Amino acid sequence: MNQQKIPATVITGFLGAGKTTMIRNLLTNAGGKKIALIINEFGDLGVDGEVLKGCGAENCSEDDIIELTNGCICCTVADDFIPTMTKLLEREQRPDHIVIETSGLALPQPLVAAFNWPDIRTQVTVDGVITVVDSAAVAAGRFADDHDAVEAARSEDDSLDHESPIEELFEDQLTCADLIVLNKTDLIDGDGLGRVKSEVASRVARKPVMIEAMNGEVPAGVLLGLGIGTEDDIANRKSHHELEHEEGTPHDHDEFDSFVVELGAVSDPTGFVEKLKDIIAEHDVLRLKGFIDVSNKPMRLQLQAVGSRIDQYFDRAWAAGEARRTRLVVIGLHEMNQDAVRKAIEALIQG
Ligand SMILES: Nc1nc2c(ncn2[C@@H]2O[C@H](COP(=O)(O)OP(=O)(O)OP(=O)(O)O)[C@@H](O)[C@H]2O)c(=O)[nH]1
Repeated sequence: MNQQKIPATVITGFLGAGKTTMIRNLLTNAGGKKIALIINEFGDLGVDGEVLKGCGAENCSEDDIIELTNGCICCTVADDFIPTMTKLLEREQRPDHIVIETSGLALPQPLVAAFNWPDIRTQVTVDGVITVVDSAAVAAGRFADDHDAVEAARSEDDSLDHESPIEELFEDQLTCADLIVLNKTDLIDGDGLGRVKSEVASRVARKPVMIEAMNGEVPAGVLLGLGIGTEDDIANRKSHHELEHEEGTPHDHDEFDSFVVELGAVSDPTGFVEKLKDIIAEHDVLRLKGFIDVSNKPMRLQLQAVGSRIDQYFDRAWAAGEARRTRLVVIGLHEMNQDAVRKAIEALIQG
């Protein structure tokens, strides 16, 4: 094949770090590059796809946005990701660049490794892995469990699970990075940023470049064109799981669950959101996102919660003939009581 390999940028980062926001920004300042976007969502409500399709960037039409919603990319590489890539590469008009947004709960390593598949390797190369970090969450200590305390507790109680899947996932995503974007710096001060930098640096043995950002505003020239060829270096970026199970035992995805709640119209969105905060806190919901049908409003309200922080804005008018409804995807640890969360949310619009 004498065509040049198409560069593919993998964008990873924990739930709600700001990946979609950064990509939306990228699409609007990519300077005429034709970009194809592959989005791997956790849960079956294509919120990120909807948000990105709504941005109307000329260099990335709706056809160029492909959603993989069949679960974790690392388990569906062969059935889902590879055929999707193959189809994309067979298109008459091939993209100049491919951007892949991984689910906030995915390990990037198996995805990068998939670029070594024979048919893919000859046509595409990983330009770089970009890991987006929620600096505010890290500054608040959400990924900074006290190892000594955990170890002490563990030595006293053999039944205690010492592994924190969230913390490991965070480290695995950092370990794979060529570039780390410390996002949401508007929410922390200089001291906080200093702590975040040392916290992140302490969790990755390699020394990827770190940059700071607000609202994912990073010039396209910084994000695209790293030219790393990360697939050739994947052996140096093993995840915790790969290190523990060099034989490649499939890992357990039961650690996280997601489900969708569908509701009718909401008449008091402010009150609804306030009460949602309580539900999120009470049930340790990690991420909640979706759209709300607000009674008597022509616009659709987009809702984004990361921990207890909730953002909301009217993103577009409901289309003619579109069924108006409230749909929310809820993501939490497997232990989360789905039934209770569902009932509590449903109760918000009854009575
Ligand atoms: N204050 C602040 N909020 C931000 C920033 N970047 C993103 N957000 C908000 O954080 C929320 C989550 O952002 P997303 O871009 O959806 O995050 P994501 O990483 O794509 O989330 P998942 O797809 O669930 O993993 C949204 O409400 C964003 O508006 C930032 O720099 N500062």
